[in-house]
Amino acid sequence: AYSTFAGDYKWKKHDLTYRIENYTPDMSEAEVDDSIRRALQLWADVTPLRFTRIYSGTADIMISFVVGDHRDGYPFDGPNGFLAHAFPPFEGIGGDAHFDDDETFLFRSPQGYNLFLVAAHEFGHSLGLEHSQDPGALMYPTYVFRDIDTFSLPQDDVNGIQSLY
Ligand SMILES: CNC(=O)[C@@H](NC(=O)[C@H](CC(C)C)CN(O)C=O)C(C)(C)C
Ligand SMILES: [Zn+2]
Ligand SMILES: [Zn+2]
Repeated sequence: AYSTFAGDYKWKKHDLTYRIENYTPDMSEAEVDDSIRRALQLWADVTPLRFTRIYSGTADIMISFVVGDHRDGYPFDGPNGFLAHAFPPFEGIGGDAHFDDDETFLFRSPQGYNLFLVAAHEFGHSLGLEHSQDPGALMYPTYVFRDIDTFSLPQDDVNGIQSLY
């Protein structure tokens, strides 16, 4: 039930870079770093894709926490509502993921929104996946809290990403 972006957006290389441009005050920097790393690793585990973190310059996947209108045509909406968004693989802003910092992102608590789960969904978009109709899929359009200790990439998402890479 997965779907990919029309025009089959996908990265033409398997070694991708990412950069965490800023942090949310909700969590420690180490918890943000770990959440992002594990969210990317979910996808790397089932594809030939590899992710390398860089600390300056322009990465394929630029990650930032922003609020309201942040000048990309897709302003955020305050607490709740849209939690984040990401652009499919194309030059420039393609691949980039923006997190709405009017949300409370947390590391492990079922309160707030789990950054690892939100980021894993966003990176699906960054790699070329659109939304899935499968309610159990990570790429389902609505946030669902799942036990992150037992969470593994749902089969629909594996099928989707492996249809691209
Ligand atoms: C709690 N709020 C929601 O569930 C909202 N959904 C989201 O914020 C999506 C991200 C989640 C799935 C991490 C937006 N998206 O698709 C980004 O790529 C609404 C369903 C309210 C739009
Ligand atoms: Zn944005
Ligand atoms: Zn989405």
